[in-house]
Amino acid sequence: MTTPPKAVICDIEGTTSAIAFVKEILFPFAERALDGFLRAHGAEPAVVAILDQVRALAPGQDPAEALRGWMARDEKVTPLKALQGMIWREGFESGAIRGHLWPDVAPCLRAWAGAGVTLRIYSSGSVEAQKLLFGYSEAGDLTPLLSGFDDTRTGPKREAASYAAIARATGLPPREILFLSDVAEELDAAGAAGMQVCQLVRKADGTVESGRHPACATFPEVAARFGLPAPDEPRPA
Ligand SMILES: CSCCC(=O)C(=O)COP(=O)(O)O
Ligand SMILES: [Mg+2]
Repeated sequence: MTTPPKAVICDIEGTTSAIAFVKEILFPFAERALDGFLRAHGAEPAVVAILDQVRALAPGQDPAEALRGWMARDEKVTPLKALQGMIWREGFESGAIRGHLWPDVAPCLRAWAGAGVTLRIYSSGSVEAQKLLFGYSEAGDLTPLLSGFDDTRTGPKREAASYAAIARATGLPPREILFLSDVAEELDAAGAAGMQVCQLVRKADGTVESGRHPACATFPEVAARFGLPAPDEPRPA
């Protein structure tokens, strides 16, 4: 018999947020702004360090071309993700982009955090980008609800060791942590580390249910299935 989780770790793309938002808004924004960003900021130490990482991973290639290739193939390469986060900052801070969240997400995050459940994010998007998405989300600034953020610098999302590291950071045994993702291989890895897992199968994203894990279509379904608090019902006027 499993106990209700004391912590919930959320993936972003396909779980809290639409795949179309990432692919049709965020990625094209970064691609359009890449050359201008490198011209304006290419000599800054943080950007120089990222470009050095790009050169190390794509020796002999022009770094901008390597970045474009990774973007085109949606490769979750750490220096690309770090640079995208820096580029998106301007879009979020200017109001050109707002972080998409499925409407069922924010009410549950509020209810869970309000009941003392620890909430964290684990995404291939950089920690900087995660904070922007939740800080400038369609549901307002949700960062005060979140206790921690992890990206591929913690480790690859399909390796159990990454989830073991996140459990250590959370200070809870893995069995008291629930990981939510749309990607079955990520859930396999979290399950191998001892976490409870649930696949988000969002119809609008076209996610295919793996059959290997419990599956839910929305966060309130997750709450009902795993014994987490349900969001407040809207009060009649
Ligand atoms: C603001 S997070 C941007 C999303 C992103 O870049 C990405 O690669 C999403 O991957 P996920 O691990 O959340 O599925
Ligand atoms: Mg995902």
